[in-house]
Amino acid sequence: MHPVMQGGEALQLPACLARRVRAGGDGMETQTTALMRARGMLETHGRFPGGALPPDIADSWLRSLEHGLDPAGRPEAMVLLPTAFEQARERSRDLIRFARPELELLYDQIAGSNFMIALGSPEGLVLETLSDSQFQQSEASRAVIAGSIWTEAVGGTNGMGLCAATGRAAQVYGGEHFFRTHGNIACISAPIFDGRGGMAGILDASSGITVRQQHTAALVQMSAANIENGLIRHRHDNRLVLQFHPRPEYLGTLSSGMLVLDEDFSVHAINRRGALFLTGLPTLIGRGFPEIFDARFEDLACRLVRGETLRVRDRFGSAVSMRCVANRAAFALAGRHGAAAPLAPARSQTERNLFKDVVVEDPDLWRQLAALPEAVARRVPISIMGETGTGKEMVARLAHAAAGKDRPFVAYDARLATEEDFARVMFGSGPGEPGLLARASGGTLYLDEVTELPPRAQAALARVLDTGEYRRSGSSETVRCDVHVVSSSCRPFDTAQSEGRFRADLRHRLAGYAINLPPLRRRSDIAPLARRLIAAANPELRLDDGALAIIAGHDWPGNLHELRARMSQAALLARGPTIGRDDLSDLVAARPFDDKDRHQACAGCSGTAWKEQQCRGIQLEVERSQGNIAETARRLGVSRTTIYKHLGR
Ligand SMILES: Nc1ncnc2c1ncn2[C@@H]1O[C@H](COP(=O)(O)OP(=O)(O)OP(=O)(O)O)[C@@H](O)[C@H]1O
Repeated sequence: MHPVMQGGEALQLPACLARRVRAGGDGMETQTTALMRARGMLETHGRFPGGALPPDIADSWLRSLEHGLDPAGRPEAMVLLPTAFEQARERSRDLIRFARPELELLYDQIAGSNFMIALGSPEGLVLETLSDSQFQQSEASRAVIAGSIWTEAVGGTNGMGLCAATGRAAQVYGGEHFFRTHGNIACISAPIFDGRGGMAGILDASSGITVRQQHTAALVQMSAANIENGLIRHRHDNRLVLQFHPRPEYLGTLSSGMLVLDEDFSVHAINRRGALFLTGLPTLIGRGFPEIFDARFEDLACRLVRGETLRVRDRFGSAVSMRCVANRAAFALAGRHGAAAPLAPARSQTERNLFKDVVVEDPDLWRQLAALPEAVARRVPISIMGETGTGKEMVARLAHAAAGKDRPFVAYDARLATEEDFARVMFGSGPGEPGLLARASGGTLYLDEVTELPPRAQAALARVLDTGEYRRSGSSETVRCDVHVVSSSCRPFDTAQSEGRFRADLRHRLAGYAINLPPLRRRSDIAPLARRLIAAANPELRLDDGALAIIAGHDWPGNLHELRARMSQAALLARGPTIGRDDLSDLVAARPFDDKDRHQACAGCSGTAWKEQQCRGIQLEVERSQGNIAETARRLGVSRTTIYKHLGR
């Protein structure tokens, strides 16, 4: 058994779950004399002089000694067996989902070479890694692999282990590592908090040992804070989430405080930034809103859920601007307060986007979305078509929110379905293992890429939608199905049907109110979208007309995913408050359409003009990056699987 820390408690990891492998490599280069002396004593006498090391490192060396590790020996690396690793990944599924784009962005930002980015669980288990080709050749890269355990008990003093043990950001350089063999590496780690006083994960950047890299440390902490904010929003879709900041223009950025409220308007969770703004008020979790702010939430609720930004004073008299994040709970409360549904047809240009996180200023798109609340109220199935990244899931969530009920939203990616397990996943296999239909009961079931369902699964789903009833696997009892179905597909339903891949009966049951999301290159509100995304990355920045012209001239095959990724990158590289044509020209390379005609659209996209155009655009990007799929996926802000799909692999 090996101890692994979890939430402050020692968790015993059964030895059978892990295999031991040897980690190798030697080196001990960049060190100060004091550190060298301390190391010498550590290795020869098993003790060292206090004061020679940063206090966190000295404490960690002591703990490593207590774990019985030998600093001059070779560390025994532990790697979870595949089943246990899969279980661990499953437990951190939403962390991985939110962290992945951040890992890729961080990878782009860390200049130079010979480095690796790793995402760890709160206990110090490596869940994902991303490394450049030079680092991949190193011993360290062979040791820091997905599934490896880097607690202090196993790896001695190291960035991830130290961060797991203390809950604080950690920097461990060369000889500060407990094991001599880790002397060639520099690790910079930052905790990702869960908003409730615990840790959700650890972000780590490791590289060959050079000088202390404060710039990298700042980037790692920023990325960790970004992941934390994304997780808090995602995990609390059914609770009110407030953003606040002393300066209104910072709302919605990385620097905003986030406060999650329970049903009685007491604090359920708060992000690190929010806790910093409210320093001085002890134990914020569980406190009532009026104990923190000079107002009752009930008196502000109506205006906040209508999308207004309010000025509120905290109990120390400092004023903050506050607004409510547009999520399921906000829509539900807006309904109870009799607020006009946020998507109801607008009376004026300014009234129309009450909820600030969603930009819909394109008149055609607006017309389609304006009828959404009506379709939801009548429980008409909703189908959403659009290229990757056009906002299909966002619209599905808006449809769900428009229902104004505190009920579940359950999403299912039909690309993952297999004939064998579809029935178990969808219908469940007993009271202890409810299927998706039971989990979504009373709420919304979102079927993403529904045309990709295997044939027998399509038949089973069509039957349920027809009869409104289903049976769990292995049971004869009939269960009534009470879900509002929203489906989406990149491939238009009629194309999928004419290819013989989509059953007509299922198509007709799902089509209902059909929304066609335009690709970004056809949207007339691309400029406000770009402005919103750049302001979200950094509110001090603006795009000038030259920059907007470049954006308008690009064909955006990755749509909003790509625009978001490019704007975040432009914000990080900005040399002043205004981003101009020159700043964007390298990031957003113009792509004349005829350049793409050399490429053949993949089988899945052939036959539909806009799908072909997007597909050829993606293939062209792959060519530009000389076949580097990871880089293309990063540039376009889409997953690697999407790229492979368009390459027909
Ligand atoms: N109208 C909008 N205003 C601002 N941001 C938006 C809008 N619509 C979508 N987004 C953002 O754009 C990104 C892509 O949206 P979403 O994931 O809903 O697209 P999708 O079509 O479901 O993508 P995929 O096909 O890859 O699953 C998300 O980050 C989403 O928050």
